[in-house]
This record gives sequence, structure tokens and C-alpha cells, in this order.
Amino acid sequence: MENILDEPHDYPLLVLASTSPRRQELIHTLQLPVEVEPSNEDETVDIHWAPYETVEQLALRKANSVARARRARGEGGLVIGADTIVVLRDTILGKPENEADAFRMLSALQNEVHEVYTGVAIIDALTGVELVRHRKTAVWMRPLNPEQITRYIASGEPMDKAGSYGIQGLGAALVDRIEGCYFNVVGLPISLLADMLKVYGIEKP
Ligand SMILES: Cc1cn([C@H]2C[C@H](O)[C@@H](COP(=O)(O)OP(=O)(O)OP(=O)(O)O)O2)c(=O)[nH]c1=O
Repeated sequence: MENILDEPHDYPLLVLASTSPRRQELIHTLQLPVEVEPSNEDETVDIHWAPYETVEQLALRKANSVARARRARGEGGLVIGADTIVVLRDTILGKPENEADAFRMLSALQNEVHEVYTGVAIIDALTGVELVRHRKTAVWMRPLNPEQITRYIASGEPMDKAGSYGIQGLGAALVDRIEGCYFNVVGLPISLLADMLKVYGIEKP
């Protein structure tokens, strides 16, 4: 099978502005040349923002800081930023601050349905042309008792994840079902990203 990454190509370089190992892994599914240049934007948000505005603004902020730095160095690329939050009845849950916070979040999420929002922003570093969208997935969590929650937290998995769980790991055992894009929950909705790349002339597949 031909591997486009080994061939001379006309695709613009994708630059993923993210420290997330999940996003770094997922973006390769599109079989495009990718560089990773994490942004260290602060994630303070306006409490009046709706969930979709929160993830779109944070995704834009992450992409923007890397796009600006590349432009200043005279380097191009389509810079991609993303942000994921969990929303339970109008309350936004980000990453837990500590284990007690994770316990509180998982106790609230168990036996309930919540929504996961991921915002995706693309900025052409040289032209500044930008595009931002979001996607929403509903997740039904199974009933969990305090012992199960404590054991899950002891696995260490919740600590760097919005809502204190990872559907792609041991957290899969906490989830009854989802409605919407699975990859959106993991932090990078691939089909949305593919749609957005079309605007920049990239057709995948
Ligand atoms: C709900 C859920 C979230 N997550 C992760 C995705 C994101 O990495 C993280 C939410 O934090 P984000 O602030 O969106 O991303 P990040 O800080 O990890 O990375 P960066 O800002 O550098 O791009 O939660 C999972 O991995 N699985 C899940 O099931």
C-alpha cells in the first residue's frame, strides 16, 4: 500500500497545537503530514459563555497562539487547536484539580446522562484564515458506588481528563452508551475535522 507520508505531497502541513497524547494519536488517522507544537495558552473562560462558546473560544485561543508564533518565524501550516469539556445540567466540568474533585465529579456523573463538547479551530498560519466548529456527544454513565469510584480514581486515569474519566481506557467500563461521535469524547472529532479541512482544499478521504 502506498504511504503518502513517504511520497512527495502537495498537502499543506498540519500543525497540532496540543499536549494531549490522545489528540496526537488521533490526528494521524487522517494520514496527513503532522507536526506537534503545543500551545501553553491559559484556559480561563468567561463564566457567561455557553458550553459551545467555551470550547470554540479555547480551541481558537490554542490555535492562535501557535499560528502567531509560526507566522513570526515565517513558517506556514494549518494550525489545529481543540478543547473538550463535560457538561452536566448546565454545569461545566473540566479537568479535576485533585482526587477529591474527581470523586465529586464522578459521583455527580454516575447514573446520569451528560454531554461532551469538543471545539476544533483551524488557522492558516500564513494567511490567518480561520474556521471554528464544535461537536456534542451525549454519554450515559452507569450507576457507580463510592467504592467503584475510589478504585477508578486509584487507577490514575481521571486526573488529566475533562469530567474525570477516559472513555478510551478503563473508563469504558463506566459508560452504558453514547449518542454522537465517539472521537469527540476522546478529544478530537475526526469526521468534523475532515469536513473542516475541505474548506482548506484537503479531501480526506
Ligand atoms: C471525557 C474525556 C476527556 N478526555 C480528555 C481529552 C482532553 O485531552 C482532556 C480535556 O482537556 P483539554 O483542555 O481539552 O486538553 P488538554 O489540556 O489535554 O490538551 P491541550 O489543551 O494541550 O490540547 O480530556 C479523554 O481523553 N477521554 C474522555 O473520555
